Amino acid sequence: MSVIDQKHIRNFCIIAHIDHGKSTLADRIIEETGLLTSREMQSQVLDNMELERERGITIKAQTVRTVYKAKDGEEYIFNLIDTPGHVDFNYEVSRSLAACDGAILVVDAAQGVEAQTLANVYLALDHDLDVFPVINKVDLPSAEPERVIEEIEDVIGIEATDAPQISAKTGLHVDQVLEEIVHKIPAPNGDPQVPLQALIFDSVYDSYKGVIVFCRIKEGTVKKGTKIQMMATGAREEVVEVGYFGAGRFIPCEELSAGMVGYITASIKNVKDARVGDTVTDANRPCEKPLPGYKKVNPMVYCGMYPADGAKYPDLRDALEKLQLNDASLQFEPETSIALGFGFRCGFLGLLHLEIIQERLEREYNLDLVTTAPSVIYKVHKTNGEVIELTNPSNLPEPSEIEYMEEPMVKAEIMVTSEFIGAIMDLCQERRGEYQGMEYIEATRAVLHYHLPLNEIIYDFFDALKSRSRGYASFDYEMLGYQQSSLVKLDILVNKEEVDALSFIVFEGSAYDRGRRMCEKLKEEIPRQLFEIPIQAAIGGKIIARETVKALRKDVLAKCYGGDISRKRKLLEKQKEGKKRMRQVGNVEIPQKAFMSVLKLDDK
Ligand SMILES: Nc1nc2c(ncn2[C@@H]2O[C@H](COP(=O)(O)OP(=O)(O)OP(=O)(O)O)[C@@H](O)[C@H]2O)c(=O)[nH]1
Repeated sequence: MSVIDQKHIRNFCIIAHIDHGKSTLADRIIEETGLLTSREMQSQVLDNMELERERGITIKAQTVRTVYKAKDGEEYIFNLIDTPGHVDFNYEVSRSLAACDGAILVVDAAQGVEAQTLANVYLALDHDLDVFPVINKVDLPSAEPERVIEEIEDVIGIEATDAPQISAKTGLHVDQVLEEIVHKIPAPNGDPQVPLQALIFDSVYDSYKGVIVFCRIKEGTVKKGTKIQMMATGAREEVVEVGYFGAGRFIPCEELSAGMVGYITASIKNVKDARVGDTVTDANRPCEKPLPGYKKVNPMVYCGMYPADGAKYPDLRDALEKLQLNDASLQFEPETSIALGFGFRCGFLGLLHLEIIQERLEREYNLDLVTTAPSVIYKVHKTNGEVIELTNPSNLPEPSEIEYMEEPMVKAEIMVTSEFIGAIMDLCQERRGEYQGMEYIEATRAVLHYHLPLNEIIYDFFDALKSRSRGYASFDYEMLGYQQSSLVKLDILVNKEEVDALSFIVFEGSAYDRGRRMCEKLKEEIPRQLFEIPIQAAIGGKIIARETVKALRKDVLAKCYGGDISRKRKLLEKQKEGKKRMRQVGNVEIPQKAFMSVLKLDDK
């Protein structure tokens, strides 16, 4: 197969606010384009494809190559690179963008520009991408394409008058988008003859092929047998196969050269060796310096994960190890809790990442988990000069050993219609936000700028924002750094015993209020037993709040008057079901939900 010339390649991504139709448009583009160029159809590529089909590899790749026959009669290769759409994965988004030459901006004709529309466009412009807008969902009765076009021009400042007005759902005018990709996204450049320089924008682990590295070749050429080196991690391997991903399968090809996007396999054992953002070069003929911007991503949110059934501890470890093969940003280390036994302290990029991993562990690995409330990383400056990064509240040193503490802050942008500005400012105030300013982007919409502690955001901030704006506010944030703050550890005692897994760090000023609400919440969650159970909140041994779970008088079966046996059995079954998710602490049983109570203190 001969090398495809750069003039006929387009590397791009689709950016959008959540739900504006990114995935639907991607599916349409794939549907309306072909798999192979006419030249490839005649070559041996097809045989290779058959092979792949038999092996049945079903990895969802982050990039898809399709072939489009344009109105000018030429065939173009489209490499559509997927970008994760959530702030948790900000760094991955930025690496995916760095692999593209242009971006399609999808804006919902009924919703208009939203916080992540702006954030994504700025990120794309930072990477020097050519961005062209597409107005989607024009089939909706509430669509206002003209207003949205004006908004894009006023707010973002990019030309939108001629933007295709499409419905990704019905397929209306998607053909215009295909032509715009050819004309508005620049062809790649780079020299296939110089030393190899390729950017890794994704990597996945496959038990058959090992690690599959997705990359954009910036300079040079790579083929089977090339000895490659990852510049940041230092890993070296010989290339086993190169190719691209099309129509749901891997299609091997002879070589990948400057301007192309594709995959490399090289019997790499762990995705940690091929990290997103790293540069691949030729070990025998290395490039001078790596591509800019490699950054090791660090978890921002930690929580404890324990098997509901203590005997499943080894299963949980195996499952975490397997997930980590595909997800280098997941971290975990063993920890023990007096209340929960053996488990792991796990680190995540954010709450969404945590939820995804938790769900996968439960669904794919069939594990029942008890998860403790998430915590951010606090910096504890000790009196002896030592600084520790605290990921587990239970490990907080004695107050006498602490000089001061720092907590992570974020820079948030909240976009909201004017009628809700007051309500949202109140919310930010309650969450210790520092007001930075506001600007109107239209007569009725504004962007609020705040600095907020990360720890106030991980607790249901998003839900509170939506409910206080009736769904009209949208939100985006990035890390700002650390700031000194008065923080204390709030301990919870159940039946006079401290439950380490329920401790959390809280701002001193909110400690009393949080402690009281936590006790109230736990009172609802902990089932009555045959004796009275006091629930107390304490700071440094001093009790600040108390509630009591009253003793149970009758047992569950008492209601059944001895008669209906099937009803009796049902009740017992129900009790058993409930038991699985319980944790025995001293002589009190605490349900799994209680460990997450701290996250739900604000919903009233
Ligand atoms: N009426 C209408 N609905 C659409 C159109 N395009 C997408 N949708 C719907 O909008 C919803 C969101 O579409 P997605 O394609 O999943 O949006 P997305 O931007 O990929 O969302 P995330 O994956 O959450 O980032 C889905 O229910 C789609 O069916 C359209 O042109 N018209």
